[in-house]
Amino acid sequence: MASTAPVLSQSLVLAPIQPSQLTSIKKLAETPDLNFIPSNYAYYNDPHEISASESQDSIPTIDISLLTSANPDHKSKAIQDLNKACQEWGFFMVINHGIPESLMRAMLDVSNEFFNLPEEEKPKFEPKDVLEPVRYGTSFNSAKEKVFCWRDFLKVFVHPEFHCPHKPTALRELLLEYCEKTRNLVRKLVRGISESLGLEEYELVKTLNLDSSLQILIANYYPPCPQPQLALGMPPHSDHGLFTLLIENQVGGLQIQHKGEWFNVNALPNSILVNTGDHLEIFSNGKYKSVLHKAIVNNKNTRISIAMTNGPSLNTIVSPSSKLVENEGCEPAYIPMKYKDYLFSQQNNPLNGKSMLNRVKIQNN
Ligand SMILES: O=C(O)CCC(=O)C(=O)O
Ligand SMILES: [Fe+2]
Repeated sequence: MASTAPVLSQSLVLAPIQPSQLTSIKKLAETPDLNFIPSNYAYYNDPHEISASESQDSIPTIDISLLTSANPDHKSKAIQDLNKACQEWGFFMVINHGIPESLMRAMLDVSNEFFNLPEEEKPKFEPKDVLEPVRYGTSFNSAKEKVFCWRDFLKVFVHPEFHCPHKPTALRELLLEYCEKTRNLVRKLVRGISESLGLEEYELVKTLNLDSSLQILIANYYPPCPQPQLALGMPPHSDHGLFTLLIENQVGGLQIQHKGEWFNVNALPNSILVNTGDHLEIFSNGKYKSVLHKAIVNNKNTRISIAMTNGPSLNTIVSPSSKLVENEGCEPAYIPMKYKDYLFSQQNNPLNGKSMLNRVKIQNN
C-alpha cells in the first residue's frame, strides 16, 4: 500500500495585528463581522480538538467543613483526602467552604462590569511593570509574546496590602469581603495541607510567613472567538504560589492535565476549584506537583473566571521544607529562590508550561 504524507491545511486567518495596534481582546472580538482571527492569535495552524475527557466523577471533592470537625475521624479522613488529591491530581473542588454563593456571583458580575467600563475609566492599559499592584491588560505578557492569548485580565494585589481599581464603585467592598472570606478558607487548607505532608499543623504558615502572604486577584475575560479551535484563552501553564482558588461564570473552559491527558473541568454548583502551584511543589520537595492547566475558548458565550493566587510573603525565600527533607531522608530537589524574584521572572516571560519551575529544579532528581 502506498503511504501518503499527511496534508496540512493551513486555516484561513487574518493578517497579524501589529504591536502598536494591540487592543483589548474584548474590543477586537466586538469588531463587526469578525469571522477569522488575526494570525498572531492562532496557537495552532489547523483546528485542534478542544474537547477533552470528561471526568466529573473522578476529580476529587473535598468537604472543607470536615477539616475543622471536632470528630477526629472526620478530620483525619479530610486530611487523607487532601493528601490523595494533591498527590494524584494537584487539583480538587471544595464544598462547604464558607463563601456565600451570592458573594461569588457578585464578584463575577462586578468583574464583568469592570471589563465593560469605557477604556478611560479603567487603569492604564498594559503597564510595563509586571509587579504593578493593579494591572489591566491583554493576553499574558504581550510585550514578550509572539502568539497572544484570547484573554483580557485585571490583576490586583489584595494582601498584605489591599489595592483596588476605583471603578466599578461596588468593587471595593465586595473585594474586601471576598478577600477576607477566601483567606479564611486558605488558612484551613494550608493547615490541612501541612498535616497531610506529615508536618505540624502550623509549619507551612510559619515557614512561608503566610500572615503576610501575597494574594493576587486575577479576573479573566474571554469573549467569544470566531475560531475557537485555533486560539487559546491561556496556554498550558502552572501557577506560582501555593495554590489558586478559581470560580467561573456558568461557562466552562478550564482543562487540567492528569496522567498526561487533558480533562474538562465541570465545576459542581457553588464549589471552588483549587489547583496546586509551583511553591507547594517546591515546599513539598516534589511530593505535591503543581498541575498543568489551560483555558480554552468558545464561539458563543463570554467566559469570566476569577483566580485568587495564594503565595508566601514576597520576601520569603522558598525552598524544600527542611523538616520534610529530614523526615524523609532525601535530598532537596529545588534551588531556593525568593518568591518576589520567581514571580517577576514568571510574569516577565511568555507563559510556557512549567518552564519557570524547571529553572529551579535540580535536574538529577
Ligand atoms: O480561566 C481559567 O479557567 C484559568 C485561569 C488561570 O489559569 C489563571 O488565571 O492562572
Ligand atoms: Fe493558571
